[in-house]
Amino acid sequence: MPKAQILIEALPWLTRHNGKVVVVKFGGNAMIDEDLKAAFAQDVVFLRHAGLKPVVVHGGGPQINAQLDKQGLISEFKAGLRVTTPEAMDVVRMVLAGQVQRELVGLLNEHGPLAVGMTGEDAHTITATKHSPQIDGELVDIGRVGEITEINTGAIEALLADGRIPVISSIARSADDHHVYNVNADTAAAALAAALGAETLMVLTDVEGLYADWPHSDEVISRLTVSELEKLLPELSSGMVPKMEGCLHAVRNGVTTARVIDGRVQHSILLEIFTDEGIGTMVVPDAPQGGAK
Ligand SMILES: Nc1ncnc2c1ncn2[C@@H]1O[C@H](COP(=O)(O)OP(=O)(O)O)[C@@H](O)[C@H]1O
Ligand SMILES: CC(=O)N[C@@H](CCC(=O)OP(=O)(O)O)C(=O)O
Repeated sequence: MPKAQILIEALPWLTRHNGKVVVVKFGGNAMIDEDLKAAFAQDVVFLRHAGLKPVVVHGGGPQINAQLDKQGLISEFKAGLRVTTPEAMDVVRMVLAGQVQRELVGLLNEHGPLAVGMTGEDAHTITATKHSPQIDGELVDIGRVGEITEINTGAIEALLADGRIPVISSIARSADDHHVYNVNADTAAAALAAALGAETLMVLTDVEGLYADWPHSDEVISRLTVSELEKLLPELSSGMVPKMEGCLHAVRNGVTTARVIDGRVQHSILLEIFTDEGIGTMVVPDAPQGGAK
């Protein structure tokens, strides 16, 4: 009976999410443990077989750092973004598209012919121009870091229609020259979720969710509206900035809920989608939308 109860608890969520696009961002920090990676692949395949349309967008910050170190190149972040020289861009592209994405595709495809890897360069999926962030009021040159100007969802939609699971690396084609741009993976996932009209954006990371008073307390904010989030944004730091900006962008542009969840908890995706006990932080639109979990 307990097993049947667990299955039946999922029924309303199965009904609600049937046929919906879910963009799952898998962060480099949650990707270090082999068991977690395998559980992540199981969850995504489970979503697919349960009638959802998962799209995976992956990061790989720690993996890029390791490769830059090996090649004796310096890793530096400004405004939360990697300063990307042309040499570093080659490494970013090689690690994301050639290593991390291949590994995820391999893990997913242990369950069947499902995953297809691509980068934002493919079929003009993500187009960007040079991004120069403002630091202390000054525009700063951080090299080949892109600001997304256009998303073309055609290739992803074709894969979804064919029953596949797209696995996308956060690299963009350039709108203004013949090179490519490095895009933060949270930002890319949010932009794709909005453009795809996804129901859910789920950002897996290495903390329980958004802490109300980080680093002083580990109290997690479980639910907040876009207006509440907007007020909070200037107080946020480091890795949480692109994540929460991404959640804001996604929900402002039609995604029903954006969630930041703990990628260190095995099967956190399933718990979040199919059980009554949502975990982590959920961002919802201002006007209550009946039924968002
Ligand atoms: N308010 C906050 N709540 C939670 N984490 C925060 C907060 N502010 C900053 N952080 C930091 O953000 C990190 C997550 O971002 P990041 O390291 O970029 O992860 P990922 O590799 O998953 O993208 C956390 O490990 C934590 O150190
Ligand atoms: C511009 C920029 O900073 N790009 C990121 C892309 C990878 C990423 O975002 O990885 P995580 O999700 O693991 O942090 C980088 O070079 O590290």
